[in-house]
Amino acid sequence: MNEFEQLYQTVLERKEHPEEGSYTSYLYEKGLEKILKKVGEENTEVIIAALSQKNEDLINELGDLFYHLFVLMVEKGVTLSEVQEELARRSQKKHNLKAERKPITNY
Ligand SMILES: N=c1c2ncn([C@@H]3O[C@H](COP(=O)(O)OP(=O)(O)OP(=O)(O)O)[C@@H](O)[C@H]3O)c2ncn1[C@@H]1O[C@H](COP(=O)(O)O)[C@@H](O)[C@H]1O
Repeated sequence: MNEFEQLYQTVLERKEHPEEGSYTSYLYEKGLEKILKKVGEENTEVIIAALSQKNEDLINELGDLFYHLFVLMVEKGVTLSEVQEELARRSQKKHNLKAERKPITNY
């Protein structure tokens, strides 16, 4: 099991078995809106870190974002395998850049 799978598993276990003092359990208890708020915040922090800080800070913020995304996935009943399958499906297709659109001449 790699670190991503391990983290997803931990976050899933917190959903099935809430624990005292667990931040993950606290997020589930607060509900979807709180989780979405955290995803939004962490997303913004990733952007700020990418623009203005060292890669060390960016890596730290990416860790926070992945964690909160996994909490969101568990809350919504989305598995890591489902996302992996979607990525595998996409990887079958290469050269995804859309050809330049024709200019609209007929208004
Ligand atoms: N990866 C993380 C992780 N990343 C960030 N955080 C927590 O996310 C919180 C975000 O901090 P903020 O300052 O943004 O938020 P806050 O002010 O503490 O609280 P709120 O704004 O959310 O109310 C901090 O308390 C961090 O500790 C995490 N908490 C848990 N994990 C993983 O989840 C596992 C289980 O943790 P528990 O559920 O706490 O046992 C851990 O072993 C880790 O692997």
